[in-house]
Amino acid sequence: MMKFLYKVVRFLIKCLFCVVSVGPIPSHIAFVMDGNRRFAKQRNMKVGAGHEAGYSALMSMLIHCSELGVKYVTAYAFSIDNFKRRPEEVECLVDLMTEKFESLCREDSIVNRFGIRVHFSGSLQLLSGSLRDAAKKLTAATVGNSGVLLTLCVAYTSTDEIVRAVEKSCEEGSSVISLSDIEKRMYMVIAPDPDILIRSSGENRLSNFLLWQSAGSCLVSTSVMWPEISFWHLIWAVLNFQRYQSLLKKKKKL
Ligand SMILES: CC(C)=CCC/C(C)=C/CC/C(C)=C/COP(=O)(O)OP(=O)(O)O
Repeated sequence: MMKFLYKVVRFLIKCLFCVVSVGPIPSHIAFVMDGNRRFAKQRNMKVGAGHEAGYSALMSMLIHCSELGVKYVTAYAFSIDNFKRRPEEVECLVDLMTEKFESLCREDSIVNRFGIRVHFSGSLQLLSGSLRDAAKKLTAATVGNSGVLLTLCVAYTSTDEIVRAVEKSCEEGSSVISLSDIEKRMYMVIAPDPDILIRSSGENRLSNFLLWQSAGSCLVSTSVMWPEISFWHLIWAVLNFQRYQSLLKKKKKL
């Protein structure tokens, strides 16, 4: 019975996506996954359970994005500032990421079933050897997939990304540095700039995420905590993007 209901819901979601697809579909959606700890606190759960629920929400969003025809998904999984959290929480997040990256390498994992390629952005040298190895293994295990490109920002901040790109430009001998010199040395060179940036938990800040790349992005803030995000929020964000696109078109005609 549950399986049947699940299939009906998935069918209805796909029908909704078909309706939304009458308008332009964003090529790249970026997520700031905020509110895992508050989600856990509201339910008297451990912080780790909140992050685990956050991971499940990310996987659901990935499937929805893939079915909607989005080509690039980027998620802020761990910022450089997150190293300042309590050591127990940092350890819990590092262990969760290591375990999930390893399990995603399996042939029957969500990323392999949906043909998702995984890429990492950030100063990975700041990570422990085992997490770095798991990230490398996952990149290698999905390199042949041709569906959505999922970029996981780990040990990432935007200002760090910009400083490193400028440093590299100088080291590589550019005396006058142009925009393209910097852009081609950014971690995010792998994807076009995001069309939509979604942040959960009602916050409107960018928190040092894709500052360079989000100059023209449509910003969408949802009030739910990240683990509660659903396809409705995705549809709402895409409708906002479509309205923004049609306003841009009208402006160009004036
Ligand atoms: C394998 C993989 C990609 C795992 C990802 C797990 C995940 C969703 C990580 C996000 C971690 C994080 C710092 C969330 C922000 O919410 P918060 O902790 O700041 O919560 P708060 O805003 O309620 O304090």
